[in-house]
Amino acid sequence: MNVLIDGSVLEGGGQILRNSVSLAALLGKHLTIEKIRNGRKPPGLKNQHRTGIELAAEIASARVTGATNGSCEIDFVPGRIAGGTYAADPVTAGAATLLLQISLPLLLFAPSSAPSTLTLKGGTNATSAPQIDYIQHVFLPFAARHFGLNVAVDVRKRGYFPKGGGEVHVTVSPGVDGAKLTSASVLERGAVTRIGGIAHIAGLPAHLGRTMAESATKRLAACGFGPDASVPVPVEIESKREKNEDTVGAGSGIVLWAELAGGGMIGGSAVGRKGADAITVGEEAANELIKGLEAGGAVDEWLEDQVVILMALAEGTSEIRCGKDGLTLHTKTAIWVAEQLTDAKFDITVEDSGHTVIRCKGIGYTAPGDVNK
Ligand SMILES: Nc1ncnc2c1ncn2[C@@H]1O[C@H](COP(=O)(O)OP(=O)(O)OP(=O)(O)O)[C@@H](O)[C@H]1O
Repeated sequence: MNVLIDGSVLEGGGQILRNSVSLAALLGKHLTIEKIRNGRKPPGLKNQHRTGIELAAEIASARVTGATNGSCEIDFVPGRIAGGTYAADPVTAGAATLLLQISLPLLLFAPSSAPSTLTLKGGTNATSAPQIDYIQHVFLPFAARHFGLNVAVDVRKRGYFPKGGGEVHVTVSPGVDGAKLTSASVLERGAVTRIGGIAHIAGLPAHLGRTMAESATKRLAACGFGPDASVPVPVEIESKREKNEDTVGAGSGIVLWAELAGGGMIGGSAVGRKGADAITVGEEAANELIKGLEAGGAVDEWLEDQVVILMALAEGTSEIRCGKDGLTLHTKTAIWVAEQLTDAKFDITVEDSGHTVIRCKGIGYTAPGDVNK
């Protein structure tokens, strides 16, 4: 019997699709998704979503119908997952990081002891998606530390809106002999031990990168975070201009991250665009980081939804302290999807302090036997 997912539920965006396809592929479940991206205008698949489904289908030897641009319904019948060398290209500036979001869970459990490699093209630093630097410096360090992921990312070319053309190489080492993801326990926030960052720029003058970094540093200091501020913490924001041959179009952006003594991570970012000067972009990223720190959780609002699928797959009970702003709609949606497709049990508690703790008894997913042995 197939699992039917209503893509209009809660957030009603692309994440429902990515999480359901990943879980269906891992669990070998025949999946039908209807009303895809009903919460977006226009609804249906865009390049990025279609390319992600095609990539997942290739990795999982799936039979797919309905995966065309604009389609609001797909049928996904997974076969056997195989590790290996894969590539995906949305051709547009569609986010390469969202191609990673759909394919990473599959490759983590590929039944092979050899690492898999992914070459993902498209936008590396787009809006409404994690920037690749966020994946490198926030999501992956957190996922490695708490869930045991072993993934390396190499940004070969940056791709910005509207041209795209970025290229990212990802190496995913699956757990040895069917190893499971470990459960995460991140209940204490602890002090901020360091703030790091990268201001990236391509096809534009290098001083704009330095301006973004300086403006973010100033804003953080004004809000009490810096070597001489009321919260004494090192702030190290690198400014990096890509070589002209390493980029297709022009663009810029900044990603900041705060490392927390309790093992948590808080990110804040902004993407450069017409009409926003470098000072404003730097300040926007700093403001987002400060907002995340003030919420008082061990994860920021984005990491919160991105780790839900890992909590569902991990062995044992994960518990993660989130901020005081309540769970995001993306997080509630990710939990809903995980509950539809797996037997993971979630429990959400709002503490007296106002913080929300997500607890999840994961299914302890394990890869099928190594076909190469
Ligand atoms: N600024 C950001 N920093 C880090 N992650 C982000 C940021 N903005 C969005 N994300 C992440 O990107 C994902 C976006 O999911 P969403 O459902 O909105 O998907 P989408 O494919 O962009 O679709 P749609 O076009 O339907 O919105 C979420 O996992 C969210 O956490």
